[in-house]
Amino acid sequence: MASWPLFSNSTGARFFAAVVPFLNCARLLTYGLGFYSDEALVKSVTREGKREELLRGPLYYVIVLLIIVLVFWRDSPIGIISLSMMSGGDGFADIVGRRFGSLKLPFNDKKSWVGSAAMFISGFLLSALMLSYFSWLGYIQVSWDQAIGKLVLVALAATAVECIPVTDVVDDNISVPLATMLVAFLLFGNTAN
Ligand SMILES: C/C(=C\COP(=O)(O)O)CCC[C@H](C)CCC[C@H](C)CCCC(C)C
Ligand SMILES: Nc1ccn([C@@H]2O[C@H](COP(=O)(O)OP(=O)(O)O)[C@@H](O)[C@H]2O)c(=O)n1
Repeated sequence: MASWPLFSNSTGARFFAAVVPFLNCARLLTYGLGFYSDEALVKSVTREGKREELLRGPLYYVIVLLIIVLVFWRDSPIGIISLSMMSGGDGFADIVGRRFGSLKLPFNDKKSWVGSAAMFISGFLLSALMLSYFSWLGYIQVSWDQAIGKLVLVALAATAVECIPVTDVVDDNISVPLATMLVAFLLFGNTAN
């Protein structure tokens, strides 16, 4: 996301930026379906070392990234916030929760209070940072007197979705960005005011 300003202002720039996520989709499908093998890839992005895992979390992650680049790109807060919540929020929830998450949530013994707090704080901070970044470069306009409160609500919604026990039904690499897109659209529309 931070590299998006490096692309030109042409209408096709987003498609050029989508090349890397697209190629990674193809890579994950190729190796996940077993057409070829890449033990290093499997070891680096899976938990149990099974190639089939490539077709779940990692593939959903890269598909969501591809969609965000193509649909929202750098001139909409919705994609910026959604990607921040998925990469920063959900990512830190995992890292912090695994290490410090001894006190589990009463309704989901696979998630913890600390992990959810990490999700909220890191998702909010990264979203604010990236909105500042793209605002500073002139891609979006942000009215911070309203945006902060809206970002708190978006982060709360993303955190709530991440901690509910639906991972067995829908991966949080899908549910978190989708929920974020909906709430960010309702609160920000396609501008960041
Ligand atoms: C490990 C990943 C997701 C797992 O999520 P979860 O199940 O733990 O919630 C991410 C998989 C990443 C993928 C293999 C490679 C993605 C590369 C990306 C499209 C572009 C990276 C550009 C680079 C930083 C220059
Ligand atoms: N809200 C959260 C999220 C994750 N975690 C911890 O992080 C681990 C991975 O969480 P996850 O299954 O949501 O992982 P991702 O697929 O989101 O990366 C969980 O098994 C918990 O140990 C947590 O404690 N609290």
